[in-house]
Amino acid sequence: MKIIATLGPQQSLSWQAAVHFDSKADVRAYTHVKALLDAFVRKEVEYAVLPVYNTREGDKRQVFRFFDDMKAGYWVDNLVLQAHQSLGVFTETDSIETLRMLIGQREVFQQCAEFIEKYLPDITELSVQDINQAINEIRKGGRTEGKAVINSAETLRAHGLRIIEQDVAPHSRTRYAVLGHVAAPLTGYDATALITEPLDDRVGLLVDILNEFSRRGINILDMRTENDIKTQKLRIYLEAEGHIQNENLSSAIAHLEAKVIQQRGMIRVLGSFPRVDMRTKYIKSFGFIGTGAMSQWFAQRLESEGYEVLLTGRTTSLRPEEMIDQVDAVVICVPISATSTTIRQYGPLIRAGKALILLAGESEETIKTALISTSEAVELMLVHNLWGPQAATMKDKNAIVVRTARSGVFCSEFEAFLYKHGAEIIYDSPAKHDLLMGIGQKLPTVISVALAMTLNENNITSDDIASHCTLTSLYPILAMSRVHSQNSRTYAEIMATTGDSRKIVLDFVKNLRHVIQMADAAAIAELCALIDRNATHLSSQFLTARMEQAMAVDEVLGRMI
Ligand SMILES: NC(=O)C1=CN([C@@H]2O[C@H](COP(=O)(O)OP(=O)(O)OC[C@H]3O[C@@H](n4cnc5c(N)ncnc54)[C@H](O)[C@@H]3O)[C@@H](O)[C@H]2O)C=CC1
Ligand SMILES: O=C(O)C(=O)Cc1ccc(O)cc1
Repeated sequence: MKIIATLGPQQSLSWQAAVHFDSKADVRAYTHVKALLDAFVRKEVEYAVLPVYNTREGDKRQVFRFFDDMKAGYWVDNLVLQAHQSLGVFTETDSIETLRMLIGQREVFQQCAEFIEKYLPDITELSVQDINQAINEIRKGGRTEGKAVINSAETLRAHGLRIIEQDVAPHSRTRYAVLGHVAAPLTGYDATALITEPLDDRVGLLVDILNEFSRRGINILDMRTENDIKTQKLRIYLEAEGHIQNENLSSAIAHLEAKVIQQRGMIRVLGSFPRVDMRTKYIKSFGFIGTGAMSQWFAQRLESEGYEVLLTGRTTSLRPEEMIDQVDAVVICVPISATSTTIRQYGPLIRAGKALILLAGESEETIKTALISTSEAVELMLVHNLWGPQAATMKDKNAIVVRTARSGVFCSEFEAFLYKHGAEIIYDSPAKHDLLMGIGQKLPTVISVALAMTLNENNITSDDIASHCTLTSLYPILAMSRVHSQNSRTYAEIMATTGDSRKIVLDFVKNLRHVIQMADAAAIAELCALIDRNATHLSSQFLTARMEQAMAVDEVLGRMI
């Protein structure tokens, strides 16, 4: 039989956590952490279950000492238990006003601090290790008036106490670490905990450590620092997303030791385990319609956030209409020109209380179609990510979010996912998105394609381009090259967008004709005046900043032409 060591007494929250972990195991209750960990290290028990964090108390003070005493083994799993603390009295007559003494465990007092400060500010607190023993002794002593016990309602009832207040510390959840002798395998939704030895002072050490994770797009779930009792040097506890078997994480840790801390043996990996979510999540599953490059890109990242993801398309065996009933949020991610038809086809099948998220490069028409094709109780939002499927991360990349009056908690959760991974979120109205994507995407794509056509018609070779390119003309050449070296369908779809992006291209054509006329007429003074008027509109502030950037680009690219 599996033996699990935990903190007693029987029925304590730790004991319940151990039973949760394995209800068939032999759970042994220890009074002190030290004795428990000694038994674990001597392999007298297979697992140890210990509280490490409470949402109201914060970190359990001894967390660093825990791990110092854990001389062998791994942190392999976690449990999160809700603690419902109630207030019980011994007599029929006592009420909140008549109480003089409160009996409870130290950590329970900490969890209930807010309630005690508000309703029992002058009460005497008696902190006990074993609540069962304490209740029995008070009963035996016979002086029960004015005394109350804080503990779970079950324990209070089991002792025949009368509950006068329920759930005095709402949202109190405790996280328990499960320690084992064999490292936990990779699940794809993991986290890794590590602690450092006391570190020597070094300017920027903390920033450099954090930067190493940020640079690799690794999210940090928890970080605490403490001064080592004896040396008063800094110690760091850190929990990051990923498994130690993931190359990205293991090389980050190796780099930290070798290049940042520059001393061997300063980082101890406590273990990797399935990630625990102390944060509230509403969405369990996403279902994609469209199995293309962007769907796969998002699906992979949502899966590593712990979401269940179903991908459906025109040829998948799971049909979109079957999938829609199985998920919380439907994501439509098909070519822009197919988006409205897809919304009309599947939108009506989405039930109230769910969400429709459009991942598309066109906003006004698609949102209008979605608003009329779905129930009013379906959440709705559009996201246009301004990066392609070849991007490694979304860190510092722009994501346009078009919320609607029907964007609720599900939509916010998807937005939080973008934010978490470092995307720069920009909020637009549907029309503003389309107008500005005319400038940001449609027009430069149209120009790039027309430029390549012109090179072709005039038999201009790549060597001719290179030998006659100036620092200024390099930019349209680069844009043209980007457009012509990626998926042609993506750019064809961008050029075919409707809405206000069309106005931008049409105005451009009108202005192009006008400029050509002035140029053909050699109207130098008028052309100069036009450039000056444009510069005033662009503003000297904008121009100075962009010119500075351009000169930085010159530094790199100038050498290549
Ligand atoms: N590829 C990119 O660089 C970016 C794409 N996007 C947006 O992502 C969305 C999807 O684009 P990608 O994944 O790149 O396209 P893709 O061409 O890689 O995939 C599109 C998917 O839709 C399916 N599909 C094609 N025609 C369809 C139709 N008539 N009905 C139903 N399904 C159809 C295809 O079979 C494929 O599974 C677009 O709205 C685009 O604006 C956004 C940012 C960047
Ligand atoms: O055009 C680019 O350079 C890209 O980075 C890819 C891209 C393609 C389509 C979009 O809707 C948004 C971005």
